[in-house]
Amino acid sequence: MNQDDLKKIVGIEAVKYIQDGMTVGLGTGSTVKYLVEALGQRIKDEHLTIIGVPTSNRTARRAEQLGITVKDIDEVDHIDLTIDGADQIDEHYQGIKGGGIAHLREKIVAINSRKNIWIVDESKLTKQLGSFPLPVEVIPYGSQQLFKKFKKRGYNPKFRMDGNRFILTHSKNYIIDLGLGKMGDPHKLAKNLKDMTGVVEHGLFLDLVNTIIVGHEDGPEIIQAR
Ligand SMILES: O=C[C@H](O)[C@H](O)[C@H](O)COP(=O)(O)O
Repeated sequence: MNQDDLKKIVGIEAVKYIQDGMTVGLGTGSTVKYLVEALGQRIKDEHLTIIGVPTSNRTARRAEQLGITVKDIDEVDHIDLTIDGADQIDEHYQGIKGGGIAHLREKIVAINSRKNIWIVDESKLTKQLGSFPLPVEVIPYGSQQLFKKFKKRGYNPKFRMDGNRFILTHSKNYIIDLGLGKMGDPHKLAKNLKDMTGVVEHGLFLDLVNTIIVGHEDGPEIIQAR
């Protein structure tokens, strides 16, 4: 089994948590892709009434192609459940997201959801966060100054580039990835980053996830985080 098979296993498992009539936050990425496909299939087979709230244009497009009704977050009254991927999850079930530059919308959808489920293959689990670069979305104006401040603090920053062009997020901001190695206390780092003017949102998702579905060779593992 390869990594993609494990992603498929958890995508298919997670769709079982969706019930008729729900408004569901749909995350972004190569794992969520399988969830969206499985949801499209269930809606077709079981004639379910589901509203999807996508966290990226990519997910919105795919969901619409599969016949899922899609609404913007500000068009719905509430979100029952959000299912999303993650880049890294530590032993306290804190996570890094934003590898696919969608973490700002993902976080807004997550904090407005009654429940959050993460779906990951087993390679995403780690003792301590930090070996995966931490994405930070920043306002373009003054971003070189912010970059220098990150450097001074030893965060080992790197702009996310496509050749010599800055990659732009949905909100037309830049991403600076922090190569932290070992992160220490993620709550402290999250606060430090939030306090810096020009930072829009970082990819630390703390105390947010309720259930984690982990893909292993022998099937999905369900972890109740909180
Ligand atoms: O910005 C992207 C998101 O945070 C994704 O959920 C995360 O990068 C995991 O994506 P994947 O399932 O492709 O590893």
